[in-house]
Amino acid sequence: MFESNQIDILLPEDDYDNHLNLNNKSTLHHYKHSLQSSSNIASNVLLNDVWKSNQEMFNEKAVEHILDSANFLLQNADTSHMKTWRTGVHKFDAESFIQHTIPSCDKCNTGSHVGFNEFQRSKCMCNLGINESTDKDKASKEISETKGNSFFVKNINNCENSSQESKSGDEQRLFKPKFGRVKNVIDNIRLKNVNPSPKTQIPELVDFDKEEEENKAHKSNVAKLTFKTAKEQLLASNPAAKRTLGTSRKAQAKFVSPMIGAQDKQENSEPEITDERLKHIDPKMIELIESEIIDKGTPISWEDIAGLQLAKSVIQEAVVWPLLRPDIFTGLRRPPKGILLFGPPGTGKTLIGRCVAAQCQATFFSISASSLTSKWIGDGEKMVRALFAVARCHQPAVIFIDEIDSLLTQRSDSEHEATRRIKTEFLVQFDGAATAEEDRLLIVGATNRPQELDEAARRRLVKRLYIPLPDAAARKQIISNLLKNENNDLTSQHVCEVASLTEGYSGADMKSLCSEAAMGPIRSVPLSQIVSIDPDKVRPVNLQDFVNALQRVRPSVSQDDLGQYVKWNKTYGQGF
Ligand SMILES: Nc1ncnc2c1ncn2[C@@H]1O[C@H](COP(=O)(O)OP(=O)(O)OP(=O)(O)O)[C@@H](O)[C@H]1O
Repeated sequence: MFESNQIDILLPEDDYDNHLNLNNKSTLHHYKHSLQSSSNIASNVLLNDVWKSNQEMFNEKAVEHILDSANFLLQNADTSHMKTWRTGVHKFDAESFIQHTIPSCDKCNTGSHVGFNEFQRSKCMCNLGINESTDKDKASKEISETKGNSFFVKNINNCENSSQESKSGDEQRLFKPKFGRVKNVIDNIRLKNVNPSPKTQIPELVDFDKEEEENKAHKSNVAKLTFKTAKEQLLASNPAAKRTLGTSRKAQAKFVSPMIGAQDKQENSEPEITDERLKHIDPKMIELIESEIIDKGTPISWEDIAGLQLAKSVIQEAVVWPLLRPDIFTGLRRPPKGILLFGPPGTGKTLIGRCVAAQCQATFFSISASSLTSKWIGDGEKMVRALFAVARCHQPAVIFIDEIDSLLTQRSDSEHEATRRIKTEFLVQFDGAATAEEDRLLIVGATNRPQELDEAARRRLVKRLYIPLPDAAARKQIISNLLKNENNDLTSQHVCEVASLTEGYSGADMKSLCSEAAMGPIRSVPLSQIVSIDPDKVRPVNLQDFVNALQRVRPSVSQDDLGQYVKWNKTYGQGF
């Protein structure tokens, strides 16, 4: 409820009526103009609010006047504890306000009908009911003739004069209702006929244009304070993001997600680098190496590798023992930094690499050289550096580089600059690896095209071991190993038979043959039962399945290729 006694606070006691009327006149005058302005939404809203809440009590003209009074109060009231002007007006208690203003009218205060009731009944033309739509001079004259109201005419004229003084030319001032605090000093409009009590401060009339400008400025300040851009909001909620957002991020710098809390997550998930040797290595590369390049597969034993007895014994002697007992294998017995496994594809070179790592209880790093030049193009050089750095931290370590020929190929004019740089970096790292006595690092290179390796690679990969196609005994072992976990009715005779039929097959070919043969029992199941058949009802793999499979799986290595390996082995290999 708007405090009806507020007027007592605002106005000096002696000039209570005069002052109120003067203000009413002034606000009414401006308010009428303001209503003509379609843009003055505030005025219309104000009107509607008060009209709706008071329409049952008053006729339209009375409400108009109430509005003026309301506006006056709103501008001069202390609004510090009011929520909004709209709710303030809506709650405005017009009746009690009128009760305060009526005592000044002789007409409304005479006889038995006193105050508000009389005002309603007679539609009195006192200060509450003045008809402003009539000509102002006429109205003033009429009112001046009304007994007991001469003070009001005088005040109207004063107000008009004052208003005009404040206007520039004929420009009409539009009143725009709004909240405002009590104006202590407004110079534009002055009350000339009011003698303020020394005790009380007289609120002066408001310069509406000036107030509006102030209001606009205030609103824009409020908007500036409350509105935040997405960036500002992010920085407010995640101050840590400020380090990278909006600043120039260097190419080397880490990406920082703008998502709230993402950075903390990112920082937490980043591996903590404790080893000095990794300080200059990109943490992301370290993470990549540890997740993708370190082979964490099941350990391989020598028995898992069929055949290849000579190669296995050389590796055992030259590499495994020295890695297990570096204290014995010193000086001349010091192991080579690198070995090369060459031979046709699918003969178990990778198996040997994994087996060496397992036997030495070493960390097995497995990377394809072609991925260095293609997958990490542009980063290959850094990857090589990071790989060796991480391997040094995980000693004993075996770095297995498949397709090493694509990295250490013979130099040519058509060689790509990036590839050349990776190669150089690799050789630098290779030479730097295992230089210290205590270093236990082994590089195992594998290739199907040893003839393409350049001299620098050959010289560094001291032990060059030919990994040939499996012989009959090795093929038999591969078949037996692979059928171990399959339901089959093959006798050892059958296995020997299959082994003899697979001359020229690589270890990988043998695996494909066994997989194909294992499909035989499934293919014999009627299609209608394939979905529902009990696994125990599927018949075992038999010799005929292998005979059928031999029709489909052919050896992948040609005799010509084999001849090249043999030749290169005689020239550069161990010679066995
Ligand atoms: N000597 C072997 N003993 C047992 N299994 C073998 C042997 N050689 C090959 N295999 C089988 O063939 C698969 C492929 O072998 P591996 O990857 O080691 O060959 P690779 O020589 O490294 O081939 P590539 O040169 O194509 O990389 C192995 O997983 C294994 O099942």
